Amino acid sequence: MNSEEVLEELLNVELQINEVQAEINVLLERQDNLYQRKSELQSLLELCKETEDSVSQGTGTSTNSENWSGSFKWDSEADDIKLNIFGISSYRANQREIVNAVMSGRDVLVIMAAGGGKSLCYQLPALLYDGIALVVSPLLSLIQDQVMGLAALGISASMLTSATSKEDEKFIYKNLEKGEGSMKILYVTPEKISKSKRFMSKLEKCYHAGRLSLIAIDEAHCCSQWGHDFRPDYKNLGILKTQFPNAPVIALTATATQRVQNDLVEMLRIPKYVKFVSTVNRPNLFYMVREKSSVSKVVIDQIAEFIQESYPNNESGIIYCFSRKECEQVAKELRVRGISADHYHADMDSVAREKVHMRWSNSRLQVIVGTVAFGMGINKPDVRFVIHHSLSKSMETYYQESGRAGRDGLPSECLLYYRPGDVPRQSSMVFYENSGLENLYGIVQYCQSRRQCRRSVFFRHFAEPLKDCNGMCDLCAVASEVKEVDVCSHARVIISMLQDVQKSNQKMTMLQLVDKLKAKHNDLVSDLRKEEIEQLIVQLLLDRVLKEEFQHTAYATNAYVSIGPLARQVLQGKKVVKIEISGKQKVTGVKSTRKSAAPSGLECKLDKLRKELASMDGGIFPHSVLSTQQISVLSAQKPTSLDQLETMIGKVKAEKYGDRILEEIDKWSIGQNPNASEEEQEEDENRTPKRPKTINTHVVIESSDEEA
Ligand SMILES: Nc1ncnc2c1ncn2[C@@H]1O[C@H](COP(=O)(O)OP(=O)(O)OP(=O)(O)O)[C@@H](O)[C@H]1O
Ligand SMILES: [Mg+2]
Repeated sequence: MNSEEVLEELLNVELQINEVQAEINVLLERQDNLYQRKSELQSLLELCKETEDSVSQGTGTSTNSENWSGSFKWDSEADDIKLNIFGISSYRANQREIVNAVMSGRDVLVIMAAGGGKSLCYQLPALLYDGIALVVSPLLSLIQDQVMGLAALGISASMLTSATSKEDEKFIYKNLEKGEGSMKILYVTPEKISKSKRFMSKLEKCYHAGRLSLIAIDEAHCCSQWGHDFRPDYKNLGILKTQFPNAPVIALTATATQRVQNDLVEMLRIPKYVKFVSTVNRPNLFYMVREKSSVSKVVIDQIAEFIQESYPNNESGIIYCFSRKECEQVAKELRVRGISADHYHADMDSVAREKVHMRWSNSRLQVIVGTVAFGMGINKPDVRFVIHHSLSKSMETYYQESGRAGRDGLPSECLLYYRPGDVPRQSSMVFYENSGLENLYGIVQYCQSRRQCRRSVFFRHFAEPLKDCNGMCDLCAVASEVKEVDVCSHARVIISMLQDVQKSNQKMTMLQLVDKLKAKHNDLVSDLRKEEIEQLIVQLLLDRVLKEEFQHTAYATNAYVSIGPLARQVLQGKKVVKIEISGKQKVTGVKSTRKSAAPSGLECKLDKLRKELASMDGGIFPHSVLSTQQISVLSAQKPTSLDQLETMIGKVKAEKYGDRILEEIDKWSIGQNPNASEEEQEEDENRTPKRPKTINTHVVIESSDEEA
């Protein structure tokens, strides 16, 4: 061998070592994820055993043997506050048990889906206890919404943030230090705890005087860097338990992975916590994935048609887009099509952003078109649809984002537009994140699936026993012919093409690969549409037969497709690759019309009235006056006296708005039947059927997890 040959072989060996190292890295990452999954499955197994042993409570589970559903001495006072102050007639799953655990002085971890009603779990004990409850919440906008909502209920709540005036600060400090004033709940950002010594010293005085009733940490997943919204200042909140050991801590989050839970109880220093886990299931949400056209105008036309057909009464919605530019374009195109829409992203100044958010929160703007920047601060309960114009970056993010629909428990829809061609766009953004690609491929698998119930993917992801979907996803509601196509021969051709490319030191993007396949092997792929070839390549990525590689240019990061760790197995015939292709759709058992149940005349009137009352009441949110659910109840039951009204919306609201509400109902009833005598009207009312809740094509079982 001459030196040139040796050098060539040396380079070749080095190349192979690098390849092996890359495969080892992939395998190590996979092993890490499998260990993680193993621990989740072990917890799941225990949970399943508990459920089988019938120790579960409603749809949620408390991982402790104490009976939190029994009777407690504060029961009747709690019931009174719940109805007459909060206007809530019955507890949702786990709420009562959590209140009881907090009232018993225990540290509590609450994992409850978005919109599940976590706020009540600390606000109710805050009113039951003497003294002041401290609530840590990550965002100013969330805090402002909460304080405003509480003020509308006549509850004295304050906030201490960077935006608090000197005068308000003085009032708050007086309350803390001297117990002067009526403040019951104090909201702060985590920065106050970690950065303001003055605040901490006042809080210590409050605690030592026995006036710090409880500490609530809302959005507690922000403590963990494995969570999707890690906030460094949340890491310092452990100081609260150290300084105030006797004040019960209640940590609340909608995110349920085991890793995040472990992290946050450690950081908050609450080892003896009682855990309440409610299901991640959102039975009122209908999940669907639609094929996304490569022509952007077609996608916008479809979205506009969906909104106009299904939500003609200006019902609120969110559209998530990939980029800021896309947000602006989509919002503009929707406006051209007559839909009231505006964009929201991080490039806008905060005043403009807040303005859009407020118009939407007050239901003066129907659709907000946002990037992920439109996130945690969304408190609007009556969002009827969340559309993803592009993929989310993980199942978890998708769960969070789509979960902003239907927080009031009423039927709502989550629609995702998927096209395999969007995968490289998203992967080039996330590949450098911890498990970024792994997470992305999770949601891609959700989209590529043509058989598996969409809901079951969520259950699996959050390590929860499967539950019935009740036909509330596209794959369960509509049976379509799904063909499973063996694509091993396609895979072998693709691998050999990529081997050639690699030999000549070239790289190939997914789109280039599709074009080349069509040009050189049309006989092989002639039975597949372009989108299906893309789907095939993405499936090979998911199956690790191929892998993505990334390279930076001056302007962007490009994603290329190359040979993955399991390619050899396909070449050797040891691994079979299949894709699922949809045939014709058959509608089964559900109506094929896509019309939402129009609100009744009285519901429209009450909706208008709540907006009017809200603006008269210092510009609070209309849903703080009456929730959509309360409007449904009122128009079904049509109360005729303040006493009746009180049983439906509670004393505080009845006293504040009762006369106007009754007047409106009365006016409407007379308008409906002007000639009827009072008795006849009464009879008629008794006959009025409750409007069934329908969601476009399906009848929905309302709030199956409500306690009686
Ligand atoms: N028992 C109940 N009955 C009826 N409505 C309720 C009940 N509990 C809470 N709600 C309502 O449900 C909506 C969502 O409640 P809340 O804001 O507490 O949700 P959350 O669990 O904190 O959700 P997120 O994770 O999105 O912050 C609110 O409008 C609230 O008034
Ligand atoms: Mg909340």
